Amino acid sequence: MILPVSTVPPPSDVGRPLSSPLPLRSRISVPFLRSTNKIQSCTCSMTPQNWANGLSALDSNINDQSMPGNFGNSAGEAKDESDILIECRDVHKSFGEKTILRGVNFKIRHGEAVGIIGPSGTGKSTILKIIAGLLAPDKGEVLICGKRRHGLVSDEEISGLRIGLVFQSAALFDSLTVRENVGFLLYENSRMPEDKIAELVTENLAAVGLKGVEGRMPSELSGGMKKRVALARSIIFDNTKEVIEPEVLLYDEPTAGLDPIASTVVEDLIRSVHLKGEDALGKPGKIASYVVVTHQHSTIKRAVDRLLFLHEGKVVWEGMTHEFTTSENPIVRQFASGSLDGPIRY
Ligand SMILES: Nc1ncnc2c1ncn2[C@@H]1O[C@H](COP(=O)(O)OP(=O)(O)OP(=O)(O)O)[C@@H](O)[C@H]1O
Repeated sequence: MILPVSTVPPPSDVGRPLSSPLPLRSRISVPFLRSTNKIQSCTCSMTPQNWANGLSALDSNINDQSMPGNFGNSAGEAKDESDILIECRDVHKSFGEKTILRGVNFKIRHGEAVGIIGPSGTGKSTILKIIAGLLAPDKGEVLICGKRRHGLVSDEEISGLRIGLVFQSAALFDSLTVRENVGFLLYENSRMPEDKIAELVTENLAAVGLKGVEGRMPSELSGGMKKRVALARSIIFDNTKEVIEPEVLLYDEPTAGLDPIASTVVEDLIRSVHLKGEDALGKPGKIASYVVVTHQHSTIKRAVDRLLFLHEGKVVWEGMTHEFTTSENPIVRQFASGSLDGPIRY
Protein backbone atom coordinates (compact mmCIF):
# COMPACT_ATOMS: atom_id res chain seq x y z
CA MET A 1 0.00 0.00 0.00
CA ILE A 2 1.18 3.49 -0.70
CA LEU A 3 1.06 5.77 2.26
CA PRO A 4 1.36 9.44 1.55
CA VAL A 5 3.32 11.17 4.23
CA SER A 6 3.79 11.19 7.97
CA THR A 7 2.18 11.02 11.31
CA VAL A 8 3.17 14.34 12.59
CA PRO A 9 0.95 17.33 11.89
CA PRO A 10 2.71 20.55 10.96
CA PRO A 11 2.51 23.39 13.48
CA SER A 12 -0.11 25.22 11.46
CA ASP A 13 -2.51 22.32 11.96
CA VAL A 14 -1.93 21.91 15.64
CA GLY A 15 -4.88 22.83 17.74
CA ARG A 16 -7.13 23.08 14.72
CA PRO A 17 -10.62 22.57 16.11
CA LEU A 18 -12.07 19.29 14.98
CA SER A 19 -15.62 19.53 16.11
CA SER A 20 -17.22 16.99 13.80
CA PRO A 21 -18.47 13.85 15.55
CA LEU A 22 -17.32 11.69 12.61
CA PRO A 23 -14.84 8.91 13.31
CA LEU A 24 -11.19 9.89 13.20
CA ARG A 25 -10.57 8.32 9.81
CA SER A 26 -13.09 10.62 8.17
CA ARG A 27 -12.60 13.64 10.35
CA ILE A 28 -9.07 14.58 9.46
CA SER A 29 -7.41 15.36 6.24
CA VAL A 30 -4.15 17.17 6.65
CA PRO A 31 -0.70 16.86 5.20
CA PHE A 32 1.69 14.64 7.13
CA LEU A 33 5.31 15.02 7.76
CA ARG A 34 6.61 11.55 7.37
CA SER A 35 7.63 10.47 3.90
CA THR A 36 6.31 6.98 3.54
CA ASN A 37 6.52 6.32 -0.09
CA LYS A 38 6.15 3.36 -2.35
CA ILE A 39 8.09 0.40 -1.13
CA GLN A 40 11.09 -0.66 -3.11
CA SER A 41 14.19 -2.11 -1.74
CA CYS A 42 16.63 0.53 -0.65
CA THR A 43 20.25 -0.14 -1.43
CA CYS A 44 21.22 1.19 1.99
CA SER A 45 21.57 -2.11 3.73
CA MET A 46 24.56 -1.74 6.00
CA THR A 47 24.37 -3.20 9.45
CA PRO A 48 23.62 -0.43 11.95
CA GLN A 49 26.71 0.75 13.73
CA ASN A 50 27.14 -0.36 17.29
CA TRP A 51 25.20 2.12 19.39
CA ALA A 52 26.42 0.51 22.55
CA ASN A 53 29.95 1.64 21.76
CA GLY A 54 28.74 5.20 21.99
CA LEU A 55 31.29 7.79 21.12
CA SER A 56 34.00 5.37 20.14
CA ALA A 57 31.84 3.70 17.52
CA LEU A 58 32.52 6.35 14.92
CA ASP A 59 35.98 7.44 15.92
CA SER A 60 37.40 6.66 12.52
CA ASN A 61 35.20 9.27 10.90
CA ILE A 62 36.66 12.35 12.46
CA ASN A 63 36.50 15.64 10.63
CA ASP A 64 37.56 18.96 11.99
CA GLN A 65 37.58 21.10 8.93
CA SER A 66 37.69 24.74 8.24
CA MET A 67 36.81 24.45 4.56
CA PRO A 68 33.11 23.93 4.03
CA GLY A 69 31.78 21.65 1.38
CA ASN A 70 34.30 18.86 1.72
CA PHE A 71 33.05 16.63 4.48
CA GLY A 72 32.56 12.99 4.97
CA ASN A 73 35.96 11.32 4.95
CA SER A 74 39.29 11.68 6.54
CA ALA A 75 41.94 12.83 4.11
CA GLY A 76 42.65 10.26 1.48
CA GLU A 77 40.29 7.70 2.99
CA ALA A 78 38.04 5.99 0.47
CA LYS A 79 34.77 5.32 2.25
CA ASP A 80 31.98 3.00 1.25
CA GLU A 81 29.10 5.10 -0.01
CA SER A 82 26.48 2.35 0.01
CA ASP A 83 25.30 3.15 3.55
CA ILE A 84 24.42 6.78 2.88
CA LEU A 85 20.72 7.31 3.61
CA ILE A 86 20.51 11.07 3.24
CA GLU A 87 22.81 13.47 1.51
CA CYS A 88 22.57 17.24 1.26
CA ARG A 89 24.57 18.61 -1.64
CA ASP A 90 25.20 22.32 -1.90
CA VAL A 91 21.78 23.15 -0.42
CA HIS A 92 20.80 26.82 -0.59
CA LYS A 93 17.70 28.43 0.89
CA SER A 94 16.52 32.03 1.20
CA PHE A 95 13.35 33.48 2.67
CA GLY A 96 12.65 36.66 0.72
CA GLU A 97 15.79 38.75 0.80
CA LYS A 98 17.22 36.77 3.68
CA THR A 99 19.69 34.05 2.70
CA ILE A 100 19.76 31.29 5.30
CA LEU A 101 21.55 28.30 3.76
CA ARG A 102 24.54 28.97 1.49
CA GLY A 103 25.69 25.56 0.35
CA VAL A 104 25.12 22.93 3.00
CA ASN A 105 26.85 19.58 2.44
CA PHE A 106 26.62 16.50 4.62
CA LYS A 107 25.79 12.82 4.61
CA ILE A 108 23.83 10.76 7.09
CA ARG A 109 24.82 7.12 7.08
CA HIS A 110 22.90 4.06 8.18
CA GLY A 111 23.19 3.65 11.93
CA GLU A 112 24.34 7.17 12.72
CA ALA A 113 23.14 9.43 15.52
CA VAL A 114 23.94 12.92 14.31
CA GLY A 115 23.48 16.25 16.05
CA ILE A 116 23.12 19.58 14.25
CA ILE A 117 24.21 22.51 16.37
CA GLY A 118 24.95 26.15 15.78
CA PRO A 119 23.85 29.66 16.69
CA SER A 120 20.17 30.58 16.72
CA GLY A 121 18.68 31.46 13.37
CA THR A 122 21.42 29.77 11.43
CA GLY A 123 19.02 27.43 9.61
CA LYS A 124 19.09 24.19 11.62
CA SER A 125 15.32 23.69 11.60
CA THR A 126 15.23 24.80 7.98
CA ILE A 127 17.60 22.04 6.92
CA LEU A 128 15.48 19.45 8.78
CA LYS A 129 12.38 20.70 6.96
CA ILE A 130 14.19 20.48 3.64
CA ILE A 131 15.26 16.89 4.35
CA ALA A 132 11.69 16.04 5.43
CA GLY A 133 10.35 17.55 2.22
CA LEU A 134 8.45 20.39 3.85
CA LEU A 135 10.55 23.01 2.15
CA ALA A 136 12.28 22.86 -1.21
CA PRO A 137 15.87 24.06 -1.56
CA ASP A 138 16.41 27.01 -3.93
CA LYS A 139 19.56 25.38 -5.21
CA GLY A 140 21.38 22.14 -4.57
CA GLU A 141 19.82 18.79 -3.90
CA VAL A 142 18.77 16.31 -1.26
CA LEU A 143 19.37 12.66 -2.04
CA ILE A 144 17.40 9.99 -0.23
CA CYS A 145 19.07 6.61 -0.61
CA GLY A 146 20.90 8.05 -3.59
CA LYS A 147 17.76 9.30 -5.30
CA ARG A 148 17.17 12.98 -5.75
CA ARG A 149 14.15 14.40 -4.01
CA HIS A 150 12.34 16.35 -6.70
CA GLY A 151 9.31 17.55 -4.85
CA LEU A 152 8.00 17.92 -1.36
CA VAL A 153 6.50 15.39 1.03
CA SER A 154 4.21 13.81 -1.52
CA ASP A 155 7.15 12.90 -3.72
CA GLU A 156 6.38 9.36 -4.83
CA GLU A 157 9.71 8.81 -6.49
CA ILE A 158 11.53 8.47 -3.21
CA SER A 159 11.11 5.06 -1.79
CA GLY A 160 12.53 2.59 0.61
CA LEU A 161 13.03 5.04 3.45
CA ARG A 162 10.57 6.78 5.74
CA ILE A 163 11.53 10.15 7.11
CA GLY A 164 9.82 11.40 10.26
CA LEU A 165 10.10 14.86 11.74
CA VAL A 166 9.39 15.39 15.44
CA PHE A 167 8.65 19.03 16.12
CA GLN A 168 10.08 20.98 19.00
CA SER A 169 6.58 21.76 20.22
CA ALA A 170 5.52 18.09 20.04
CA ALA A 171 2.81 19.37 17.67
CA LEU A 172 0.00 17.23 19.03
CA PHE A 173 -3.56 17.81 17.90
CA ASP A 174 -5.10 19.48 20.93
CA SER A 175 -8.57 18.20 20.12
CA LEU A 176 -7.56 14.55 19.78
CA THR A 177 -6.81 12.09 22.54
CA VAL A 178 -3.35 10.67 23.05
CA ARG A 179 -4.52 7.44 21.39
CA GLU A 180 -5.77 9.33 18.34
CA ASN A 181 -2.61 11.39 18.16
CA VAL A 182 -0.26 8.42 18.38
CA GLY A 183 -2.30 6.28 15.99
CA PHE A 184 -2.96 9.16 13.62
CA LEU A 185 -1.15 7.80 10.57
CA LEU A 186 -2.60 4.33 10.99
CA TYR A 187 -6.18 5.55 11.51
CA GLU A 188 -5.83 7.69 8.42
CA ASN A 189 -3.79 5.62 6.05
CA SER A 190 -3.74 1.97 6.97
CA ARG A 191 -6.35 -0.74 6.71
CA MET A 192 -5.64 -1.98 10.20
CA PRO A 193 -8.76 -2.52 12.35
CA GLU A 194 -9.19 0.11 15.05
CA ASP A 195 -8.71 -2.34 17.92
CA LYS A 196 -5.35 -3.41 16.46
CA ILE A 197 -4.31 0.20 16.11
CA ALA A 198 -5.30 0.81 19.73
CA GLU A 199 -3.13 -2.16 20.79
CA LEU A 200 -0.21 -0.83 18.82
CA VAL A 201 -0.68 2.62 20.33
CA THR A 202 -0.56 1.13 23.82
CA GLU A 203 2.61 -0.81 22.92
CA ASN A 204 4.33 2.26 21.54
CA LEU A 205 3.32 4.38 24.50
CA ALA A 206 4.79 1.72 26.77
CA ALA A 207 7.98 1.85 24.71
CA VAL A 208 8.36 5.51 25.67
CA GLY A 209 7.46 4.82 29.29
CA LEU A 210 3.83 5.97 29.28
CA LYS A 211 0.99 3.84 30.58
CA GLY A 212 -2.71 4.53 30.94
CA VAL A 213 -2.69 7.88 29.17
CA GLU A 214 -4.39 6.80 25.95
CA GLY A 215 -7.65 8.55 26.76
CA ARG A 216 -6.12 11.80 27.97
CA MET A 217 -6.13 15.04 25.99
CA PRO A 218 -2.78 16.75 25.29
CA SER A 219 -3.74 19.57 27.67
CA GLU A 220 -3.71 17.02 30.50
CA LEU A 221 -0.05 16.12 29.90
CA SER A 222 3.18 17.73 31.09
CA GLY A 223 5.63 19.10 28.52
CA GLY A 224 7.87 16.04 28.90
CA MET A 225 4.92 13.68 28.47
CA LYS A 226 3.86 15.51 25.32
CA LYS A 227 7.33 15.05 23.88
CA ARG A 228 7.17 11.36 24.71
CA VAL A 229 3.76 11.07 23.04
CA ALA A 230 5.25 12.77 19.98
CA LEU A 231 8.11 10.27 20.09
CA ALA A 232 5.63 7.36 20.29
CA ARG A 233 3.80 8.81 17.30
CA SER A 234 7.02 9.03 15.34
CA ILE A 235 8.00 5.39 15.94
CA ILE A 236 4.65 3.69 15.40
CA PHE A 237 4.27 1.87 12.12
CA ASP A 238 1.91 -0.53 10.40
CA ASN A 239 3.42 -3.86 11.40
CA THR A 240 1.00 -5.80 9.22
CA LYS A 241 2.81 -4.71 6.08
CA GLU A 242 5.01 -7.29 4.42
CA VAL A 243 7.91 -4.93 4.03
CA ILE A 244 8.69 -2.28 6.58
CA GLU A 245 10.95 0.45 5.31
CA PRO A 246 13.66 1.71 7.63
CA GLU A 247 13.09 5.16 9.01
CA VAL A 248 15.28 8.17 9.66
CA LEU A 249 13.93 10.35 12.44
CA LEU A 250 14.60 14.05 12.57
CA TYR A 251 14.18 15.64 16.01
CA ASP A 252 13.92 19.40 16.27
CA GLU A 253 15.06 20.42 19.76
CA PRO A 254 13.47 17.42 21.50
CA THR A 255 14.54 18.55 24.97
CA ALA A 256 13.90 22.28 24.68
CA GLY A 257 12.02 23.58 27.69
CA LEU A 258 12.41 20.42 29.76
CA ASP A 259 14.00 20.21 33.19
CA PRO A 260 17.31 18.29 33.35
CA ILE A 261 15.75 15.01 34.49
CA ALA A 262 12.94 15.11 31.94
CA SER A 263 15.62 15.89 29.34
CA THR A 264 17.58 12.81 30.37
CA VAL A 265 14.44 10.67 30.02
CA VAL A 266 13.83 11.95 26.49
CA GLU A 267 17.52 11.67 25.51
CA ASP A 268 17.65 8.08 26.69
CA LEU A 269 14.40 7.30 24.90
CA ILE A 270 15.77 8.69 21.67
CA ARG A 271 18.69 6.31 22.07
CA SER A 272 16.66 3.37 23.27
CA VAL A 273 14.16 3.29 20.42
CA HIS A 274 17.09 2.94 18.06
CA LEU A 275 19.49 1.00 20.23
CA LYS A 276 20.70 -2.25 18.72
CA GLY A 277 17.81 -2.15 16.30
CA GLU A 278 15.26 -2.87 19.00
CA ASP A 279 12.63 -0.82 20.71
CA ALA A 280 12.10 -0.74 24.46
CA LEU A 281 9.91 -3.82 24.24
CA GLY A 282 12.63 -5.81 22.53
CA LYS A 283 10.92 -5.81 19.14
CA PRO A 284 12.99 -5.10 16.07
CA GLY A 285 13.29 -1.37 15.59
CA LYS A 286 13.11 0.25 12.22
CA ILE A 287 14.87 3.48 13.01
CA ALA A 288 17.94 3.35 10.83
CA SER A 289 19.46 6.68 11.88
CA TYR A 290 18.46 9.90 13.51
CA VAL A 291 19.33 13.56 13.42
CA VAL A 292 18.84 15.85 16.39
CA VAL A 293 18.86 19.64 16.28
CA THR A 294 19.68 20.83 19.76
CA HIS A 295 21.21 23.56 21.87
CA GLN A 296 21.47 21.43 25.00
CA HIS A 297 24.83 20.07 26.10
CA SER A 298 23.20 17.10 27.82
CA THR A 299 21.45 16.12 24.59
CA ILE A 300 24.69 16.43 22.63
CA LYS A 301 26.46 14.24 25.15
CA ARG A 302 23.78 11.60 25.68
CA ALA A 303 21.87 11.34 22.46
CA VAL A 304 24.29 11.84 19.54
CA ASP A 305 27.67 10.55 18.38
CA ARG A 306 28.62 12.91 15.59
CA LEU A 307 28.07 16.64 15.27
CA LEU A 308 27.59 19.03 12.40
CA PHE A 309 28.11 22.69 13.22
CA LEU A 310 26.07 25.04 11.08
CA HIS A 311 27.11 28.67 10.89
CA GLU A 312 26.26 31.39 8.40
CA GLY A 313 24.53 28.93 6.12
CA LYS A 314 27.24 26.27 5.92
CA VAL A 315 28.56 23.31 7.84
CA VAL A 316 31.77 24.84 9.19
CA TRP A 317 32.85 21.92 11.39
CA GLU A 318 32.00 18.32 11.91
CA GLY A 319 33.41 15.79 14.29
CA MET A 320 32.68 13.33 17.03
CA THR A 321 30.83 14.56 20.09
CA HIS A 322 33.85 14.16 22.34
CA GLU A 323 35.89 16.39 20.03
CA PHE A 324 33.50 19.26 20.37
CA THR A 325 34.94 20.65 23.55
CA THR A 326 38.56 20.17 22.51
CA SER A 327 38.29 21.46 18.95
CA GLU A 328 40.69 24.25 18.01
CA ASN A 329 38.20 25.66 15.52
CA PRO A 330 37.57 29.21 16.79
CA ILE A 331 33.86 29.10 15.96
CA VAL A 332 33.41 25.85 17.86
CA ARG A 333 35.53 27.07 20.77
CA GLN A 334 33.45 30.20 21.14
CA PHE A 335 30.18 28.28 20.92
CA ALA A 336 31.30 25.59 23.34
CA SER A 337 32.46 28.14 25.90
CA GLY A 338 29.55 30.54 25.41
CA SER A 339 32.00 33.42 25.08
CA LEU A 340 30.92 36.74 23.61
CA ASP A 341 34.36 37.13 22.01
CA GLY A 342 35.01 35.33 18.77
CA PRO A 343 33.91 34.98 15.19
CA ILE A 344 30.21 34.47 16.04
CA ARG A 345 28.52 37.87 16.30
CA TYR A 346 25.13 38.47 17.85
N1 LIG B 1 8.95 29.99 6.56
C1 LIG B 1 9.78 30.99 6.82
N2 LIG B 1 9.58 32.23 6.30
C2 LIG B 1 10.44 33.23 6.54
N3 LIG B 1 11.53 33.13 7.31
C3 LIG B 1 11.78 31.93 7.86
C4 LIG B 1 10.93 30.79 7.65
N4 LIG B 1 11.44 29.75 8.32
C5 LIG B 1 12.56 30.18 8.93
N5 LIG B 1 12.75 31.50 8.65
C6 LIG B 1 13.88 32.30 9.11
O1 LIG B 1 15.05 31.58 8.77
C7 LIG B 1 16.03 31.73 9.79
C8 LIG B 1 16.48 30.37 10.23
O2 LIG B 1 15.42 29.75 10.94
P1 LIG B 1 15.61 28.31 11.61
O3 LIG B 1 14.40 28.09 12.44
O4 LIG B 1 15.97 27.32 10.58
O5 LIG B 1 16.87 28.60 12.53
P2 LIG B 1 17.48 27.70 13.70
O6 LIG B 1 18.94 27.62 13.47
O7 LIG B 1 16.74 26.43 13.81
O8 LIG B 1 17.18 28.66 14.95
P3 LIG B 1 16.97 28.33 16.51
O9 LIG B 1 18.24 27.70 16.98
O10 LIG B 1 16.77 29.68 17.11
O11 LIG B 1 15.76 27.44 16.61
C9 LIG B 1 15.39 32.56 10.89
O12 LIG B 1 15.80 33.90 10.72
C10 LIG B 1 13.91 32.42 10.62
O13 LIG B 1 13.21 33.57 11.03
